[in-house]
Amino acid sequence: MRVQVIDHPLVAHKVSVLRDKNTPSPVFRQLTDELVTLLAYEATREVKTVQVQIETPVAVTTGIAFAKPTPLVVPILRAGLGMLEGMTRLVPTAEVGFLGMARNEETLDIITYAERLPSDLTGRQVFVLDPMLATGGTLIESIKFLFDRGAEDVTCICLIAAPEGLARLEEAYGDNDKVHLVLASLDEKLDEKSYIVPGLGDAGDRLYGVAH
Ligand SMILES: O=P(O)(O)OC[C@H]1O[C@H](OP(=O)(O)OP(=O)(O)O)[C@H](O)[C@@H]1O
Ligand SMILES: O=c1cc[nH]c(=O)[nH]1
Ligand SMILES: [Mg+2]
Repeated sequence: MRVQVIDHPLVAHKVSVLRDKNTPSPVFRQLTDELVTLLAYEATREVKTVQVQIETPVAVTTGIAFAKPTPLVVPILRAGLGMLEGMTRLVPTAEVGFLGMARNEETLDIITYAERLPSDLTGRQVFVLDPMLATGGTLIESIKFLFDRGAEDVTCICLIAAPEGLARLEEAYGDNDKVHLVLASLDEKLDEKSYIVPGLGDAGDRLYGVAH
């Protein structure tokens, strides 16, 4: 597994504003969208392409197009939805599949309450979007789901991760070079409720309002 923490002042600045508890939902949504576009720049570096011939007003030259089958983008509902538009803006030919997962805040078990994905992902490059990697339970479950369907490789774009979750992911996929993780920040730790410290609170609630 490859892990990249994007060290860039534009990323760090946007994450700082996201963390601020006084940042209202509309600004939080806008920053989430902008951050995805910055992280996607690295996350898509190995997206498969083919050469195509194009004609400029001056000459014939060679360009590239995304290869087929097209990449699949999978936002993990709810919070991952806030990252979807930023990603599809950059990869407009991508298809989108949905996984709805929620962490039971008492037991930390993962409940999969929605799934709308192609049944066969053979040969597909998949980009998973979820702002938070806390205990790692959600991401491990999602990656397993996608490989079980035949995905060729899985790149996860997360905004903030905890070292505990990253360690669990390493345990599960450490020697799998088909898993790639791109982060804006690797934080200090989890608190007693398994929230990321300093983190930004509940990403889904901050994007869309308190669920319960
Ligand atoms: O690494 P984990 O410990 O599994 O936690 C991370 C998950 O928690 C959040 O979702 P949540 O369950 O709050 O659902 P929501 O997006 O609907 O708020 C977050 O968006 C991740 O999916
Ligand atoms: O800090 C956390 C942990 C899990 N889910 C979130 O949204 N935030
Ligand atoms: Mg939540």
